[in-house]
Amino acid sequence: MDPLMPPPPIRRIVVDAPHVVVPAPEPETNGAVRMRPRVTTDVVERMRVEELTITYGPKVAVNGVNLPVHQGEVLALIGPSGCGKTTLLRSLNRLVELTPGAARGGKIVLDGDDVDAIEVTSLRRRISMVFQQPNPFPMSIFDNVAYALREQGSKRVKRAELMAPVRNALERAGLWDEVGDDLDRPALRMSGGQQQRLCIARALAADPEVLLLDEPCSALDPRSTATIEELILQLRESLAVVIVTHNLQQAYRIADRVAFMYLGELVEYGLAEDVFERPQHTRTAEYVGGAFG
Ligand SMILES: Nc1ncnc2c1ncn2[C@@H]1O[C@H](COP(=O)(O)OP(=O)(O)OP(=O)(O)O)[C@@H](O)[C@H]1O
Repeated sequence: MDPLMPPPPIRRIVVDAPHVVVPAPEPETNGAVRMRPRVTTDVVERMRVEELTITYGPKVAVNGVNLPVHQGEVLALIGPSGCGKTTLLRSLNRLVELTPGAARGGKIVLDGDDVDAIEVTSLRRRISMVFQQPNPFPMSIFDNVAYALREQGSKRVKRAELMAPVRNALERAGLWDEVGDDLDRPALRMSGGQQQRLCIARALAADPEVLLLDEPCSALDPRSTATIEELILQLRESLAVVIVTHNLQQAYRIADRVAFMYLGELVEYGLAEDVFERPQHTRTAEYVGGAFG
């Protein structure tokens, strides 16, 4: 049996009105096992969005969202297609501004500072992003990771001097043991899972405070997905991680907190166990129960 997908237990869930107990729809998530549940005691807020609204012309993609992002935790943004997850994620490091017609209202705060007051290149170093499709540069493994360091002002630095930080990033991404003796190999010759971990290493080379992951496993096989999920859990110790995922089992396995969005609005936010097992809103219960996708 696939250890990632044991059969779902039978359960019942309670929705909005406490006296109403409805049978759960076929659960999407209950088969998954929480990989490393965390009991969060001291919470340090790394980021916060306040009354965040993002529009594309007349289209309101994100509508008045308030949400904290905590250090040392994985926050999963979940919700049906088109509910605004990616838009919200891309707003955190101001990438969304690159989309023609996009406009933002509300405030985004990183370590107490309004992100609008932070120089954008430096902001994107502090808040790195990894995308759905692995997108290594067509250069060697070494140069992919060194790229971020060279961009940071080490352009003329010799390879030997970059070796330590490159190695550190590859180790943090769980790749060093696999590629450490072959750093000149073209990155595009790596497997898909390795390429995605290389992209994570590249993101980590800039030593970010927040790591944004937009469906990072959707192009990967189950084994590579499991490797990256374990990696995310290790990384959260030193970072804040925000992940967009369609895969509810994945969110259940790795998220500390979950934000469920629907039609641009934040419907429910809380500890992953609560959102999945004791949702407060009918819409959340339906979604995590697999009634719609
Ligand atoms: N560049 C754009 N121009 C116009 N509308 C857009 C643009 N990008 C996204 N949208 C719209 O904004 C809304 C939110 O999109 P977004 O991609 O953030 O949702 P999502 O929840 O990430 O969806 P998915 O899970 O399918 O990736 C959708 O209605 C989408 O069609």
